[in-house]
Amino acid sequence: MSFVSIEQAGYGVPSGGTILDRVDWTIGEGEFHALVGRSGCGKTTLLKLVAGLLAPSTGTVRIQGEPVRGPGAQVGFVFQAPTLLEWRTVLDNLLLPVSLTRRPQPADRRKAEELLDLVGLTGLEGRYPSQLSGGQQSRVALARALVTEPPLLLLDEPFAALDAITREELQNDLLKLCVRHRTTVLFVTHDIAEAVYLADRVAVMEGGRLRHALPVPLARPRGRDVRYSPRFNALCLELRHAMDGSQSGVALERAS
Ligand SMILES: Nc1ncnc2c1ncn2[C@@H]1O[C@H](COP(=O)(O)OP(=O)(O)OP(=O)(O)O)[C@@H](O)[C@H]1O
Repeated sequence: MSFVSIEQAGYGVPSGGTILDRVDWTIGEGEFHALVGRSGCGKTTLLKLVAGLLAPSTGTVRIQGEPVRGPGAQVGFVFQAPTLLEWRTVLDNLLLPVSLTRRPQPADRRKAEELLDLVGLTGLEGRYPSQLSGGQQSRVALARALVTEPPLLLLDEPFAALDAITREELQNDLLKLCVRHRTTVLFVTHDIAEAVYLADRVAVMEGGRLRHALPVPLARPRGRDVRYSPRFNALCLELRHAMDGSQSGVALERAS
């Protein structure tokens, strides 16, 4: 059974505009899917339907077979600009998803510290967000999204506006964390290379419709040099062609 199943999902706004149009998409358990497309094509809106932050106007979104009726505990989010609570320390920010439902226990604290270690922030537990760099704040947001070990993670350009090296480090952190927890991921990005590096499958959205889905046949774990391999570059080029609608040398699988 698919972990996420999007069936003929549409979303319109009261003014009459169609933002999403009959989107069909399935994501298997533990799979990492990326969604690319030009600005304004509907990527964030689709993510919000899966998150339960918006209800589809038509069609259905299911998680583990159940229709999504609102934000659920099984979903973790990271959005473009990390939204950390300024008046709470890094550790308390990490424990926030836990403290919304119950008093954090020593085991939760250990878990949070382990995640901070994984994202390279050990020693900064007592700092406040304003005392962190943008990249460090993104790391905290990523660790926080995983503290309750949600089986599904939705990421909307979480590494936008970071320098290339920090971005690569965070991509590797993310892959490490997701493999460890066997997390199912839907990752929105503008960056074609980022999508190819991270995902098992990349979907291309255009004008509110899913146009193509491209499997990424690169071995895991991704080696450091994979980004410079001819295969990697060929996949990026193929996606680039899919995004601008020009002919691709390799047949793309239709998505919907
Ligand atoms: N509440 C709304 N009312 C009217 N139009 C909206 C609303 N929300 C989004 N839109 C429009 O829907 C379209 C898709 O928006 P969305 O944020 O999903 O795009 P996106 O692909 O994520 O864009 P970007 O890559 O720039 O973040 C845009 O044209 C946007 O202006």
